Amino acid sequence: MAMPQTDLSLVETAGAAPQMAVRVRGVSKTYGSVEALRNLSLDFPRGQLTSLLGPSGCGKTTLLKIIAGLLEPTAGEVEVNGHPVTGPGPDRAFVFQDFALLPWATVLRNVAFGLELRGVARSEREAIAEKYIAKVGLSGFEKSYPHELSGGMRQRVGLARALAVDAEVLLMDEPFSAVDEQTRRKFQEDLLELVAQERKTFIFVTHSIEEAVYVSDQIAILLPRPSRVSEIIRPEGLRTKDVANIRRDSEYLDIVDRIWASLRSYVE
Ligand SMILES: Nc1ncnc2c1ncn2[C@@H]1O[C@H](COP(=O)(O)OP(=O)(O)OP(=O)(O)O)[C@@H](O)[C@H]1O
Repeated sequence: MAMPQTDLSLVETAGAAPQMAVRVRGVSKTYGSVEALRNLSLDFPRGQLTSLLGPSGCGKTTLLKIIAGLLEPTAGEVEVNGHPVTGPGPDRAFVFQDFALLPWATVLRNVAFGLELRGVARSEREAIAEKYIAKVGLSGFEKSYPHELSGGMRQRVGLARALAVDAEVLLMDEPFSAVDEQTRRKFQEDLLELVAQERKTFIFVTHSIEEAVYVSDQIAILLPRPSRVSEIIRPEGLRTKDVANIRRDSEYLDIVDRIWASLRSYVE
């Protein structure tokens, strides 16, 4: 299940098409005197969900922003489908922690907004937006404004917007951190369904060990000082199980325990 960072045999043998949607190679990032990432390499298999899990401040958001092209690494490079990242691009969409919705626009306009920026005609972009509004469970709220929605619903609007632009890589920065536990569990179930249906590459930052084990095909554990990938875990057996039973599955419980054993010494 666990494998050294350089052993990609499990994912490279799966087929002839390029298996890695995103490759991060030797990336370092320093902010002034703060070394956020040092020589970090990590591959993200196409069509799968990879979680970045680690203690606060270990550089998860920094790595996500570098992949998004919002932040330049101090050293190293990121490739998306074999092309070096030099800035933001239509192949990647960011679902922000703090929603980043337009407060003056309806749900429909918010979801269609990325398409509007790309010059897609109104009728076409609204039809696409409707489809994804339904997919994230918000049908009937098209005409609502963000302040009329709960935090969880706003989060779904952000997700629908990212899906509507049809980016191949979805970057999610703790998307469920601001919602209550029940809503979070429902989101996690929905996310598993989306990963299966949409065949996109999801890169998912979370603080929660349980959440990472529940939703991920691959979990990269990041440790600080210096920031690095310490371990890659693939909970493969869980992905074929009924979502209703995962949380009491012995493989799930074992992986959660193992990750906690790795991380506990870093929690102050
Ligand atoms: N703009 C910035 N200027 C200076 N230091 C920064 C900046 N952004 C992040 N850092 C520092 O870089 C390190 C990594 O930060 P980052 O936000 O990537 O970590 P994280 O793992 O996402 O944290 P958290 O889980 O708390 O969100 C931290 O020590 C942080 O203080």
